[in-house]
Amino acid sequence: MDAAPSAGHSRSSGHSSPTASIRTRVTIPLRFADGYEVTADAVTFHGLADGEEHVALVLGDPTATPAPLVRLHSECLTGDVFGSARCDCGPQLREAVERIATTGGVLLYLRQEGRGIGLYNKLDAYALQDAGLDTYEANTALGLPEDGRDYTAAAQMLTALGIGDLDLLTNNPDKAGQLRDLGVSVRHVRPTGVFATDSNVRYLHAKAERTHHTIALPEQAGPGAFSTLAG
Ligand SMILES: Nc1nc2c(ncn2[C@@H]2O[C@H](COP(=O)(O)OP(=O)(O)OP(=O)(O)O)[C@@H](O)[C@H]2O)c(=O)[nH]1
Ligand SMILES: [Zn+2]
Repeated sequence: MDAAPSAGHSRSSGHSSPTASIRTRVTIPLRFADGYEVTADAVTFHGLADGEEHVALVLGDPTATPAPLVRLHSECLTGDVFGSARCDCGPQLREAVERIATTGGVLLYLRQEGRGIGLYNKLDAYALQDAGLDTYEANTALGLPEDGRDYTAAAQMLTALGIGDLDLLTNNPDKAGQLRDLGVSVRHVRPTGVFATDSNVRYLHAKAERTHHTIALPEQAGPGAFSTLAG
């Protein structure tokens, strides 16, 4: 996403999103840096509400279970591709692909870099974080929303894929909340692993405290022993 969204969520409610349709479905053999291999179907779409090139990875057989496992993964070039330890995106992506492939489900790779503010703005925010601001304060200081993500396109993708009921893999309550507002039947929320490093511990703290991500805080366990909260 190149342009910064206006402040605040443009959250949709109700069931009024236009219908999207599948454009292309193609098989891709995936191979991760640690050697894990799995085959996915990559699916593209016509008619997504925000005009972004979001991609679905269909893993295993989503029809084998009444509520397939689904992850809405927000793009993070630095974490997903370069392996940055400033955040936990790369390990979450790797974990999600394997967990979803095991049970059958879908990973939606959403082009929401920097929680929707874009790559350049995220790197500007990193510079402010290095000067002492937390991950959300840095966005605000740039005149940008703390979290600009809207999941309307994700709901459209799920509908186009024929997925109604699902279990959602996330620690972020806003993802389940927005999907439910959009008419998606989120049966259960399954926490992701929490991948703490010395480099991302402040970032994880901020997510738990500011946006209520279900991440156990190190006051209880120590930074090396983070865990997700049950539920
Ligand atoms: N603006 C901003 N975005 C960041 C920063 N660090 C990571 N991101 C972006 O945050 C997004 C991931 O959001 P997170 O808050 O880590 O996690 P989440 O998607 O809300 O929740 P989970 O589903 O539990 O992973 C990706 O788009 C990253 O590019 C940061 O310091 N500032
Ligand atoms: Zn990241």
